[in-house]
Amino acid sequence: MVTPNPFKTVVIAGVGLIGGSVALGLKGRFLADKIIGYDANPETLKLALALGVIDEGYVTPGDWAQQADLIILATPVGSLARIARDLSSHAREDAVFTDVGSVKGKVTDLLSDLRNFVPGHPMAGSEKAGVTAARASLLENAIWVLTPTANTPLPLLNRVKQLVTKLGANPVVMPPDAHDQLIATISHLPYMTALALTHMVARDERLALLAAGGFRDITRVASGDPRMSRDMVINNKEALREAISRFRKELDQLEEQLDSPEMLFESAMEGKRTRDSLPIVKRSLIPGLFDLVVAIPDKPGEIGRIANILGDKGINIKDIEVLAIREEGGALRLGFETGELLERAHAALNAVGYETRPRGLGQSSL
Ligand SMILES: NC(=O)C1=CN([C@@H]2O[C@H](COP(=O)(O)OP(=O)(O)OC[C@H]3O[C@@H](n4cnc5c(N)ncnc54)[C@H](O)[C@@H]3O)[C@@H](O)[C@H]2O)C=CC1
Ligand SMILES: O=C(O)C(=O)Cc1ccc(O)cc1
Repeated sequence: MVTPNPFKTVVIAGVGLIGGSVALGLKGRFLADKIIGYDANPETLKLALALGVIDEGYVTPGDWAQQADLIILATPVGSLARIARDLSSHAREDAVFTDVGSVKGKVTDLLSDLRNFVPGHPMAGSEKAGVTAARASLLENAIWVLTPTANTPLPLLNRVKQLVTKLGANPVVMPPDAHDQLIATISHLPYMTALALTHMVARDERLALLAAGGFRDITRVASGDPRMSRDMVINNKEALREAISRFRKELDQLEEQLDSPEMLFESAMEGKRTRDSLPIVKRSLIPGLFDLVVAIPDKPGEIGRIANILGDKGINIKDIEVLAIREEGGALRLGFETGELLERAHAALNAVGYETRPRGLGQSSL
C-alpha cells in the first residue's frame, strides 16, 4: 500500500552525529521535501549545507520555524527542553516535536505540557561526534524507542512510528522510566565501566603497551564525546546508581567464584550463551560506499527499465534495495563498486528523467 509522506518540512535542531544521520536518512529515502538545520554552531551549519545534509540553516530561533511540520530535537540531553521551548514559541500549533535524547524521564517531565510531543531515542550511535560522522545507515535496523506519556496523542505516536519505520529502524514503545532503567544497564553502565577500565590504564603506562583487541572492544565507548556522555549519565543518576550497585554484586560473585572452578565455568558458559545470542544489527547489504537513490514511479517494469539502462552502458549494479514507498512512487537504492560507476549511473538515469541522489553524498554507507 502506498502511504503519504509523513512530514514535508523537517527541522533538525542540533545537526551533529544523530541529527545529521536522521537528516541523511530522510533525504536518502525521500521522506521530506525540505530539511532545515538549527544549530548553535555556524560552522556546523556551513558544513551541513556543503555536505547537502540540510537545505537551510539557522543559528537562532525565529519565524523560519513556522515552516516546520516536524521538529527533531538532537542536541545534548541537558539542552533539549530549552530548545524545544525556544522553537515552539515560533512554530505552528500543529507542528510535531520529537527528540533523540539518550535519557527520557527528565525531558518528558520538563516538556509534559508541550503540545504534540513524541519523545524518542534511537539505539544507534557511535563514539564519533559531529555532522561529518553522520550517515543514514547508522539508523538502519536500529531499535528506536518511543516513550509517549499520557499527554501524547495516539495518532501522533503512530505518525512518528511510521516515520521511524520508513527510516529503516524498528520502533519500540515503552514508558519513559522503564526506558531509563533499561538504558542505565545496557548503555550508561557500560560507559562508566569503560571509564573505570581506561582510568586503570592511565595510572600504569605498561598496561597501555599490553592493551589488545579485547580491551579496545570493551572500552570503545570511552572515546565518545566527553560532554555528551557526561550529560547522558548525570541525567540518569538514579537508575544508573542502581545499575552500578547490581554490577558490584555481580563482580563480587565472580570474585568469589575464583575459588569454585565449576561455578565459574557455569558463569563463563552463561556469559558466552548470552553474548553469542545478542541480535546482530544488519546495516547496508554491502560495504558499497557508492550508493545512488533513484525515485521511481509506482508502475510495473520500472526496476527492469533502470537495470536495462545501466546494463546497456556496461554499468554493473552490485546491490539493489527497494526503499520506502512515497505517495507518488517509490525509491530504489543501487550500490556500485566505484565512485566512477556511481557518477556514470547518475548521469545515465538523469539523462532519461529519473530523479537521483548519491546517498550520504559520497560518504560511506556503513
Ligand atoms: N552519540 C550517540 O551515539 C547517540 C546520541 N544520542 C543523543 O543524540 C543527541 C545528540 O548527540 P550527538 O549527535 O551524538 O551529538 P553531536 O555533538 O554530534 O551533535 C550535537 C549538535 O548539537 C549542537 N548543539 C549543542 N548545543 C546546542 C544548543 N544549545 N543549541 C543548538 N545547537 C546545539 C552542536 O553544535 C552539535 O552540532 C544527544 O541528546 C544524545 O544523547 C542518541 C543516540 C546515540
Ligand atoms: O557507540 C555505541 O555503540 C553506542 O552504543 C553509542 C550510543 C551512545 C548513546 C546512546 O544513547 C545510544 C548509543
